[in-house]
Amino acid sequence: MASRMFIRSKSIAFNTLRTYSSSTKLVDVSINDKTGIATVTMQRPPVNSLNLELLTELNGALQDLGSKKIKGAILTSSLKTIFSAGLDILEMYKPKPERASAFWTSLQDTWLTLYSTPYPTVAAINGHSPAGGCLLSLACEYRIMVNNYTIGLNETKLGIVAPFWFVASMKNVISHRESELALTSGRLYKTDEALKVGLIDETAENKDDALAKAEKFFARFDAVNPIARLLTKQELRGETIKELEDRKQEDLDRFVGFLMLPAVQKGLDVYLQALKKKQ
Ligand SMILES: CCCCCCCCCCC/C=C/C(=O)SCCNC(=O)CCNC(=O)[C@H](O)C(C)(C)COP(=O)(O)OP(=O)(O)OC[C@H]1O[C@@H](n2cnc3c(N)ncnc32)[C@H](O)[C@@H]1OP(=O)(O)O
Repeated sequence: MASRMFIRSKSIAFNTLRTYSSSTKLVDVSINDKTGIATVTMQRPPVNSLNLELLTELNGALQDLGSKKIKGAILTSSLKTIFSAGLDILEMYKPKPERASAFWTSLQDTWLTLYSTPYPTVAAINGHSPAGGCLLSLACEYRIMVNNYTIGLNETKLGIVAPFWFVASMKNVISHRESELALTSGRLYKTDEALKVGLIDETAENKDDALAKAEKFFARFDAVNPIARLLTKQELRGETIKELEDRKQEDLDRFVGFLMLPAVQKGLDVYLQALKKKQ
């Protein structure tokens, strides 16, 4: 029965593991035919920073999964210590306006896709997850994070401002008060601190442990009507989704306009230099 549920690529038709697999340069997708769970792996070394190409491939992969009957999808990273370093700062530093527009639109679209998937989603956060990395995790339905890493919306530390839908993503998960304290100070939480405030749902010893725990999360829905589950998700997330859909152009204009400010470019310059000096 399970084997009929998934489309397999020709190249793996004789694979005894009966696993769907599709890999682009920056995103790998595999579906375990036995469990029905898809694993979407970001693979852009050294830090999985989210540039236009990675976001475009990620959005495409998440959309493709919508047409397959999967039990759920796990978003994770191929890197040993980093889930995602967030937006690629080089996309924002001295940008060409057309590239900056395409980049921001791809981020908006990826978030909209991930926030509204018909299938359940888990972020298996197997490394640091600042800013845009945190945003992707927040768009999933459940977050499991490996111990001793950091997560949060630290935009103010870069002299930039988290847009309203980043803030809403946070406020839909942790309290308004905690969001205010965290966002204004650009706080990055350690794994155990993130658990305490509810920013993540579970901790894990390592990536394998996180993946095993994700499987258990999906099992919660075994006895739940999938349509009822999806309609409930839409009810809970619909308002936030609609707000970005309605204000997409305004949000894009603000982003591009913001990047053109000399003070913002100066802030990014200082931050980039500090990152490089770290070594
Ligand atoms: C009024 C309202 C108006 C609203 C307008 C909108 C405003 C704009 C909103 C934009 C929102 C932005 C969201 C973001 O995601 S910004 C990115 C934030 N990310 C970070 O702060 C993370 C920075 N990186 C790190 O802290 C560390 O690199 C990390 C802990 C992730 C890993 O540490 P590690 O020691 O393992 O690795 P290195 O630091 O040595 O890094 C290796 C190389 O990678 C480069 N790097 C790191 N992060 C980034 C990045 N995000 N983008 C680009 N490049 C990155 C780093 O410089 C090293 O490069 P080199 O090898 O060349 O030195």
